[in-house]
Amino acid sequence: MNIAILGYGTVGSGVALIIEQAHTPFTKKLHVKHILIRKGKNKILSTMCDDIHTILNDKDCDTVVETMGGIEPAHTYILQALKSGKHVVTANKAVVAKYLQEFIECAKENHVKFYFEATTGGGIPWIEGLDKAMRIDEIDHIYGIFNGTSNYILDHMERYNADFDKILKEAQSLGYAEADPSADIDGFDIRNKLRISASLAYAFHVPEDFPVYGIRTITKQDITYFKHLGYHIRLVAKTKRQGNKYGCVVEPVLFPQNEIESNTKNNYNVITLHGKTIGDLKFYGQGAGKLPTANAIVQDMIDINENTTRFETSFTNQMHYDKSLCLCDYIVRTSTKAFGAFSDCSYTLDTYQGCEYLHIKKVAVYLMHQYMREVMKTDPNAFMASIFEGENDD
Ligand SMILES: NC(=O)C1=CN([C@@H]2O[C@H](COP(=O)(O)OP(=O)(O)OC[C@H]3O[C@@H](n4cnc5c(N)ncnc54)[C@H](OP(=O)(O)O)[C@@H]3O)[C@@H](O)[C@H]2O)C=CC1
Ligand SMILES: N[C@@H](CC=O)C(=O)O
Repeated sequence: MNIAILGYGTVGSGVALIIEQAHTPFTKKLHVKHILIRKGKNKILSTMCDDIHTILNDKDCDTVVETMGGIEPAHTYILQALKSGKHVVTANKAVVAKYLQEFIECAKENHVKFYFEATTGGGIPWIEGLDKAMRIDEIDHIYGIFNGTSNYILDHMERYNADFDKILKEAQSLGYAEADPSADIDGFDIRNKLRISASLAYAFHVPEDFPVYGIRTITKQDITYFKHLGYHIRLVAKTKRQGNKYGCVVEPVLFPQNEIESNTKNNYNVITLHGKTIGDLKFYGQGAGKLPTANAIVQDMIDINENTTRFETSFTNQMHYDKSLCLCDYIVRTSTKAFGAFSDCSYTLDTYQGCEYLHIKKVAVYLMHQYMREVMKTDPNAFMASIFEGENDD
């Protein structure tokens, strides 16, 4: 298999490194022929070029690996590669979340493969696991820690009392964070991953307009308070389905000590699906980083090269977003002057080291996010987290 890598950053260079260093019967068949870099950049390797047409016009190059990130030109290059009869493998969740259906349909029309395991859960074979689960079960529930950077931050704040900004810089230097790390902190990266997962599970391209709340305003004191209550906090994406109705949300969630999520450390992710016959099934591993992500890309290429059969997604369902489907208990830290936003809710008040925390009983997730948008106008440092609802199977 002759490969072109578009974008030679953290992940792209990891792909080249694995192919160069892993001498298995499978990796030996992979050969990096081109590496696309930006115009004007130094071509330090003989394989480097700065014109996509060098790759598109090369009939001997059969697979394109897209690791540039962003929407354009990634979207255009992926379509051009598929239409030129090349398989495409990508780690770019932003572009896949937006154009998943178009890419899959274009690949089918051109009799090539479009694989994107690395987009969701880094090195975890999650997409493959989800596809496999769907051969038997309808998936009615997915939730998980899908972002390595936010997990690294929360875990290090919990275990080492680390400063948010300092630990974010560390996550960036380890190659975990997005080019703009606000995607990791504000929940947009995890939203993309949930969109991809839910779209596959529901055979329907899920739009992005569901509630998203990140971890930007969490404080060390919040973490101490949650610990005092017996909880660990994680940034979570979840989706639930009932018939042709579904709900999706991204928000910080409080897990009791004994849950796997509470013990998911550093850049690790854990993703759970629920199906009727399999029950809860968990996928655990490094969710970000050069080699784990590159590993997922190389696995995709091996599957293409070895002609391994995969589940074929088609977007045949008509699903409807039901904003009332998800209900949760919440804990909110805000100032007294913002309490009015919750006047329709049933809540109790707790004070901890001078901060006021509202414990809010069963409220629709979309309403809670609406209330918080109001609260943040007067108290931009407020924070909220929902409380884990428990496993599906007792
Ligand atoms: N890092 C991780 O752990 C993971 C990343 N991903 C995804 O993988 C993708 C790559 O991420 P990552 O490697 O971390 O990012 P990097 O920023 O490290 O790498 C991207 C590379 O692509 C280059 N590039 C961008 N645009 C172009 C272009 N138009 N032409 C040629 N080269 C270009 C960049 O060059 P320059 O530096 O000059 O901008 C850079 O070298 C992203 O979509 C990311 O979301 C997915 C899972 C995990
Ligand atoms: N920035 C992402 C990278 C992997 O998808 C993350 O931290 O999870």
